[in-house]
Amino acid sequence: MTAMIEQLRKKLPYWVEASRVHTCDGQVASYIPELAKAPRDALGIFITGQSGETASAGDCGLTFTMQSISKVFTLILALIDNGEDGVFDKVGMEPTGDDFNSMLKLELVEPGKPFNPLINAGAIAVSSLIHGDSPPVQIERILRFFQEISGGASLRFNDSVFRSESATAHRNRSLAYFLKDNEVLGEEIAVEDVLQVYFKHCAIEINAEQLSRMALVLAFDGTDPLTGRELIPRRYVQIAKTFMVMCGMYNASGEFAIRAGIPAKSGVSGGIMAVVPGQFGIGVIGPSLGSKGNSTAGVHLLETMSAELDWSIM
Ligand SMILES: NC(=O)CC[C@H](N)C(=O)O
Repeated sequence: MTAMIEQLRKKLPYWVEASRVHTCDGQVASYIPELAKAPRDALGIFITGQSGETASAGDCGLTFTMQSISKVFTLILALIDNGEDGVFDKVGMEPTGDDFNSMLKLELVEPGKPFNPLINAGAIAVSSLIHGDSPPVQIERILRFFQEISGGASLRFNDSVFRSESATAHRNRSLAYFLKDNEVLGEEIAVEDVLQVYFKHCAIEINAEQLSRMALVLAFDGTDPLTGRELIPRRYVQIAKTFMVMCGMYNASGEFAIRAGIPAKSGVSGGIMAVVPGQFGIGVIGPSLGSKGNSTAGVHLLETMSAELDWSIM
């Protein structure tokens, strides 16, 4: 493992610069106005290994909001709170092949039940399952859980991004009302309350190092290898990693599975969390996104590294 980290430290700066050119192939997300302020040409990566050894390169000091990456951990918390049956009663287990905010299949198949917990409709349904009497309590629990997984980092919400999304989220609002109409959101649940929880966890601010620590816990089946503490039951990590492989990169997940072959989850802020099982947790940030909503340079970087280092789990 030490030899591997040495090799990574040596090569990472070259790989990052070779991938950085691909920031030109995309655009920074602007449908959440606040996200448009991110630097288009940035690319950074942070890797953490089993004994806390690290390697990093590029703009890894950048902070960004988790956006869809947070959905992996709200799913896990919902599983801890409700068990598998409780969660899969409300959300399915299949990839969609559609855009992450698509309405299409919501009406076509099993009315209202979202296909999986990583598309927006599914993640909104999952947000409603987080235990707590009110949105502030649910939000606080989510933040504390994320902090624990990230090795005790003091994470916070980016309020500007939260407000920016909340003010413009017409599509997510319509998805949520659709879920309400189809009773995926129960009678006692107010749509605006669920959306508040959802927008808040999307707006948790993080950096590549903290993200790599969260990924590391997934890489070691739910146990933080640096403290030896079991933070997530192994079964729930298995479920989360399976969804990451199937639909973590939206409707480019098949291509990423073929080219990189590791569980990963992207967000529209340009972050990617990647897991090399039994080896590394990885955090990447590259705000320029391709047409399917993934960091163009970040994807190129992970695909390059996986090919070079034979990381594919397939
Ligand atoms: N793909 C994403 O990262 C989407 C998350 C974002 N908050 C949204 O709902 O649109």
